[in-house]
Amino acid sequence: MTIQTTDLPNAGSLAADSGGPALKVEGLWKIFGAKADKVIGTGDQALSRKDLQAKTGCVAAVKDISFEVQPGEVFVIMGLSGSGKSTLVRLLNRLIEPTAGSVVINGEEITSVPAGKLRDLRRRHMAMVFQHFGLLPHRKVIDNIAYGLEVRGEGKAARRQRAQEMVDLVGLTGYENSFPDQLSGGMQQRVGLARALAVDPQVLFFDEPFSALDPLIRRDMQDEVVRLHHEVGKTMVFITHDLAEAIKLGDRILIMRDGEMVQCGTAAEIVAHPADDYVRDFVSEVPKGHVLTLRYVMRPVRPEDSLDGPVMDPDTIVRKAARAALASAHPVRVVENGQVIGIVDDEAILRVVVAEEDSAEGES
Ligand SMILES: Nc1ncnc2c1ncn2[C@@H]1O[C@H](COP(=O)(O)OP(=O)(O)OP(=O)(O)O)[C@@H](O)[C@H]1O
Repeated sequence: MTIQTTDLPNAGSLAADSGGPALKVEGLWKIFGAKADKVIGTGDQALSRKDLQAKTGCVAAVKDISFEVQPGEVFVIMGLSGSGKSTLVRLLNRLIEPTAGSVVINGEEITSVPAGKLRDLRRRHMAMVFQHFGLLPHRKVIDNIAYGLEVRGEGKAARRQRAQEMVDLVGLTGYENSFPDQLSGGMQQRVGLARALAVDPQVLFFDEPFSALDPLIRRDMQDEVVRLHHEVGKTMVFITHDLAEAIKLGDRILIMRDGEMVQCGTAAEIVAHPADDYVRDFVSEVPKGHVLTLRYVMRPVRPEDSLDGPVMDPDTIVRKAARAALASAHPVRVVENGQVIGIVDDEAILRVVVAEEDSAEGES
């Protein structure tokens, strides 16, 4: 099923139309503390979080973060506890005020709009899925899902119909009239997902939505997000402390530490070229063959290379290429836009696969 964005009044009235990024963040800061507004513009802004706190009593939860998210992208913000993820996501929908910087969602400067307009933007163009579900306990599933539509004044018949579509979309058909406490954690989070999708937001924010779930349910829910993203193609900003979750879901991943952005890129970029020892440590146990693409293992073409090997796209995952590559007597030609841009020989494939097995042995 495809969600019809045109079914809803005002759907798309912002700027799916704007043609630019879905989300643009520039120089965003959040400093907590009595003297928070006296840090930026002084030498203190360059201090580490620890030193700033020792000197001024202020905590720089988010420090000078900039990035863009393209329409339809799943963008994951990842970091350990205390790295500033929750503060950052709250700045993005302005649940808290930034100390400095700007957030633009589909062309609207969120950081400076007046309160009434902000409320309207939140109701129509953003939705959030929380770790602790945030469902209304005395409302049935269907009424929880319809809640956002009710708040923005849509008629009963239209919101019922939309809520039922969302119930079906997230696989809760038959549970419309249950109450949240009659559902398992995974099912409650499906209600949370359906509620967020019901308002047809331009950007969906997820704040560690699956952290409270058992590992198996968590994996199901990650699959569910992948599936829903395929179906509805929404721009998603997903917060997690779990690298495996980040890799599974994210088109790109932003890694935070102590409020700062350490690296931002695709999983393959991050695994292939970790920005520093902190990231290297993080990615050391990632199964590289499942993440790296041929682009990161190919070498330049040499005149003596055979041109009889299989042709593959540079974004092919090494694991997926391995069987065909190793079965061929000739090395793989990596072709982009009709041009051979590199060669992948057996050694390159084996280096990745063997490194992966070594790291798996190291774990056990
Ligand atoms: N209201 C606040 N007042 C003072 N300090 C705060 C406040 N909120 C967050 N902090 C501090 O800002 C830093 C970043 O916190 P934040 O909750 O954003 O991190 P996080 O990565 O989301 O961590 P977690 O996963 O544990 O929630 C921490 O040092 C935290 O103590």
